[in-house]
Amino acid sequence: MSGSLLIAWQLKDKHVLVVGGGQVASSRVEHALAAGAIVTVVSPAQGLSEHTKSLIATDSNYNRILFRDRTFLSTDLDDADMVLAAIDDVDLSRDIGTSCRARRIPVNVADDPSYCDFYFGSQIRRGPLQVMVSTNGKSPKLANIIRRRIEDSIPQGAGEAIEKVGLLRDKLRERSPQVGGEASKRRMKWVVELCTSWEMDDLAGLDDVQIERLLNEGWERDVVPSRDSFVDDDQ
Ligand SMILES: C[C@@]1(CC(=O)O)C2=NC(=C\c3[nH]c(c(CCC(=O)O)c3CC(=O)O)Cc3[nH]c(c(CC(=O)O)c3CCC(=O)O)/C=C3\N/C(=C\2)[C@@H](CCC(=O)O)[C@]3(C)CC(=O)O)/[C@H]1CCC(=O)O
Ligand SMILES: NC(=O)c1ccc[n+]([C@@H]2O[C@H](COP(=O)([O-])OP(=O)(O)OC[C@H]3O[C@@H](n4cnc5c(N)ncnc54)[C@H](O)[C@@H]3O)[C@@H](O)[C@H]2O)c1
Repeated sequence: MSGSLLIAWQLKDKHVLVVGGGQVASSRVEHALAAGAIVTVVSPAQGLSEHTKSLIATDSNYNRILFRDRTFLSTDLDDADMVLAAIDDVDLSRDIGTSCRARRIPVNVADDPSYCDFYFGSQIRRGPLQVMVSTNGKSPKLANIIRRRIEDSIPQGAGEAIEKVGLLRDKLRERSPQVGGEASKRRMKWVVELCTSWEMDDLAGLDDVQIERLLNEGWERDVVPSRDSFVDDDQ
């Protein structure tokens, strides 16, 4: 049995076409917007769910959603980098899937997995942290139940800790910009040691001044201070 390739697809400023405006489409729109995409929604206005309507209304100042009040036309595919079909018409759904494949546009067809190039999954988001559970089409409801259990086991400060370590890594690269070789090895070793020796909540609590201090007193001297000694010095 083979599974899927789970990857973090970068959609920033790419064009995502959502065909349909019902409940399933609204969740597709939210996922695409959260990934920074520019979204076109094609659906007759009378078929929009309340959630889709509110996403379109909320976007009016941001210009990230273009709403086309009509049924699907094949020309809608012209500038699409990705297509998400979520309509209650399985024949048209499959036609859209077939056209996308002919044009090599990645496509998800909500009502027929065999026409999907990729599936959605049950997701957790905490700031930059995303966790996705997939059952590869076998049982979406069980994916949802398993996701909830995983959710409970993620430390409270995880999202914030990731933000802070991301900031620290950016600043580290400014000080040590080389790619590859000994510089990379030294950088990676230092970051790994910091992430493994500090508690997640302590990383989450780092402020800008402390991040600079960590780099000055830790990175520049090639040591990772313990959290306790670092805080003691602060007082
Ligand atoms: C994870 C999630 C993400 C999302 O959609 O955002 C998602 N489905 C979710 C919920 C859900 N979907 C359905 C139910 C009713 C109960 C049930 O059937 O289980 C529930 C539960 C509910 O509503 O509570 C019905 C359903 N789903 C598909 C079909 C078509 C078919 O199977 O033929 C049918 C109609 C079947 C029929 O007619 O009987 C197909 C797909 N649904 C997938 C994803 C992909 C596989 C994911 C995987 O296996 O991991 C895949 C293949 C394609 C895709 O959608 O990309 C989201 C949970 C989000 C969350 O809550 O966390
Ligand atoms: N993949 C999943 O997780 C999942 C979950 C539940 C249901 N489904 C399936 O996904 C499909 C959509 O579900 P829903 O609950 O959002 O349905 P819905 O009935 O709420 O919405 C259907 C939408 O399709 C639009 N539409 C219909 N024909 C169109 C056309 N020719 N061009 C453009 N838009 C058109 C309607 O205006 C409406 O907005 C259904 O087939 C459903 O069985 C999939």
